[in-house]
Amino acid sequence: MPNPEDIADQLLDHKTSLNVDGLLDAVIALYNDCNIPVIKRTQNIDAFLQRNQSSITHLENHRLKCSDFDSIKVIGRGAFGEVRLVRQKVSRKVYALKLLNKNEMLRRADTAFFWEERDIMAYSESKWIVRLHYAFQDTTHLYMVMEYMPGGDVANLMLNYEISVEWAKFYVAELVLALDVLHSRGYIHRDVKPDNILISSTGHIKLADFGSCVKIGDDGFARCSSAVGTPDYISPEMLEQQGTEGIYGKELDWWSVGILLYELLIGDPPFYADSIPHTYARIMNHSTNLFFPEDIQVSDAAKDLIQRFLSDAKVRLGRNGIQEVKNHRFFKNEKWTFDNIQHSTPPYVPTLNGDDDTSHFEDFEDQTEADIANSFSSPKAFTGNQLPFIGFTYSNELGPIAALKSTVLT
Ligand SMILES: CN(C)[C@H]1CCc2nc(NC(=O)c3cccc([C@H]4CCCN4C(=O)Nc4cccc(C#N)c4)c3)sc2C1
Repeated sequence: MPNPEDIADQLLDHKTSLNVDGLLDAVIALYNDCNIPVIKRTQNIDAFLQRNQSSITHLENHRLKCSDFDSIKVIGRGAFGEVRLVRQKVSRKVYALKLLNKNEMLRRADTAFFWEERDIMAYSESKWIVRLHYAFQDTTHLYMVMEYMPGGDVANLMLNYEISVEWAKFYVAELVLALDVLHSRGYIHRDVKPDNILISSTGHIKLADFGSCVKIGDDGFARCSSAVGTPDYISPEMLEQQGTEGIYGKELDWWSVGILLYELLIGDPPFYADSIPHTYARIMNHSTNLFFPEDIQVSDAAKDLIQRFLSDAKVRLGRNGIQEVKNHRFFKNEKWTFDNIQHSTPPYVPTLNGDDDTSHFEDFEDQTEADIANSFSSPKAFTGNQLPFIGFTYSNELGPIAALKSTVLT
């Protein structure tokens, strides 16, 4: 007879697929995948729907849902969805709510990339990584309720401010520490760029947007054939291994740090070109394509660090661990060290008027309900469209079940 506590622990442990949220996802997914006119004609299915309708409706009304939040403003947009600043009606707290459109993901058969993002933000417990408070879903979207970063992203900062060497030094140093945490959790980011570095209300940064992350194997390598990332920031080894069974290490992210440092100091990424294939050609020939403009003053230390990041993976700085990066003379300064930078005063602290100030984000027009427009007409058979998303729901608060456990087991 299994120890009752083991089962109760599993039901409550949001790291197992057996937990309560995962089981409720499964029941609701089955119900919604059966709830289409064509297959209701099957007696067993219609009876199943009739018998469970009220409890499913009750569940959907009592689990976290979109209408629990007031939408304030769209603050970001990505390939499969957008991010909105929202306020939770009951708690009055503001969050960044990321929506991913299930129909888009199903249409492109791209229904697995969000697991790393969910797990990294839910379990990293690091001040360098944007935190996930809840994840929930309905028949059309996945939702991630994340901490709001009112300072906006570094891309927006670069648009509005001339970045000094001191600022660049500070942001790159914090980025180095953030990547070290992500790497030590066993992930490669693969899409490090200014848009994915967010600024908190105190001016410190956090990493965001982990959709392109990949797990590092025990041998220290990640295997993934699809080249992901943003053209200007893609590393040469990612381009070389395009389409093959790519093998990369953590040094892939250090390349992007070199690109970022160059762009912060110079204003444009080093291998920018008028077309993507031309940019890729310049990246592939980086050793003869890296130039520093004559008219922009860049210290020798900065040039040296950039060159050490923008080199072949085999000799790239950071390949032998983070210490060789921290020791580089570019980071020498009087204000902070890598050990105390999180407690130092950042060079730029955003001015904010209220907890819902979105002035540090650019404006996005409200997407017409195009989502509904491209939603599928109801399928002609059981398609299992909800199955890929079972187990996504997450909440780190001790839900009602945990309360039950504490009474039952005390
Ligand atoms: C090809 N396959 C394999 C996959 C490769 C990885 C991947 N990532 C996707 N990602 C998206 O579709 C998506 C949706 C909304 C926002 C964002 C980001 C990009 C713009 C801002 N953003 C974001 O996450 N912002 C964010 C995050 C956390 C806190 C705050 C705040 N405040 C803001 C991305 S779709 C997709 C396909």
